[in-house]
Amino acid sequence: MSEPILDIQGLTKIYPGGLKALDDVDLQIRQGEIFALLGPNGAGKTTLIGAVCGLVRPTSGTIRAFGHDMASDWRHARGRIGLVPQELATDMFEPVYRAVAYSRELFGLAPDKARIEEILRSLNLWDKKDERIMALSGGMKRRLLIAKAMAHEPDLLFLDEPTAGVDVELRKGMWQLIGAMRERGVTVILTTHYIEEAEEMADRVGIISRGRILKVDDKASLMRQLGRTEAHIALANPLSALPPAIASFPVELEQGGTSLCYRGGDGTGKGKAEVAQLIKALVDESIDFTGIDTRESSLEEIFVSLLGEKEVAA
Ligand SMILES: Nc1ncnc2c1ncn2[C@@H]1O[C@H](COP(=O)(O)OP(=O)(O)OP(=O)(O)O)[C@@H](O)[C@H]1O
Repeated sequence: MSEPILDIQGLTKIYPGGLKALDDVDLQIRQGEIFALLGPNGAGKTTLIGAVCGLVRPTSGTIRAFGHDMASDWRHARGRIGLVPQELATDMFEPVYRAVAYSRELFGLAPDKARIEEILRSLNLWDKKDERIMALSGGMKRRLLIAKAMAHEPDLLFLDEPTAGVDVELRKGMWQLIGAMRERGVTVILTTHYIEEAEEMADRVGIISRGRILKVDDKASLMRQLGRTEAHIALANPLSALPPAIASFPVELEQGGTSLCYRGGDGTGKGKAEVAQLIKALVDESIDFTGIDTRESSLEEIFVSLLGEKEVAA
């Protein structure tokens, strides 16, 4: 594997007052990936992003970005990093175009009208370019945050809960946008409470809770290790015992013998194939059924089982 674009080792942050928001975090981010940092409220996601972006001073540990140590050589790397914060901290009277152009200039880049126009158009904000920020809708303000973070053409983009509190339509739009950034070669790290978002977007997922990274893995591999298929087959006539041809499957009779429940597979599709075989076996045995309900376990169940407690934010 080539050198990671971001290499975090032993990162700990203890806030004044003694709260340990990050506890010995190791994390390596690969060039070009979309990495989702998934965790409940207060897990330390924003603190982690803040530490990389120079907003939070680590208590201990090292952060290297693009091969530069962020403690001693911050300037080199900071210009290549973009941050989309959770909330706008900007002059609400400022017009949209000016706000984005200013974000670029802050990083010492020459003004580039064509580039700013391209960014605003890609975010559907071009026709709002002369509006004051205060006149934008919530969704537009979110897109403006992204425009501001893109203005200096970062190679590594942090999105801190990009879709928290936005409606389904807009969330899908955001996902498309993030996908488009990846196509341009931008490495994206996003934090989210939404398992669905990690499932939809990410190449890899890191699960964080109480300042500790519990697991980092390819999304597909997470599903393979922990995913399961569950199928409930409603039987036309109750069975008192499993016929031998059926008993070889990982099945149980439930609800007084009226429901045959399959639990198996490993998240690779093996479960679905086995359910198909089970159905054929039922037909061969002339066991009639009236309905089949199949589902794959979601990242949500994996998440909950890893946390081992019900602290997952809604
Ligand atoms: N400036 C600060 N001073 C003291 N404690 C802080 C400060 N900022 C954050 N914390 C605490 O550190 C912990 C981690 O907070 P952080 O904002 O990093 O979590 P998060 O995972 O981003 O949460 P959320 O999903 O709610 O945004 C929390 O307990 C929070 O209260």
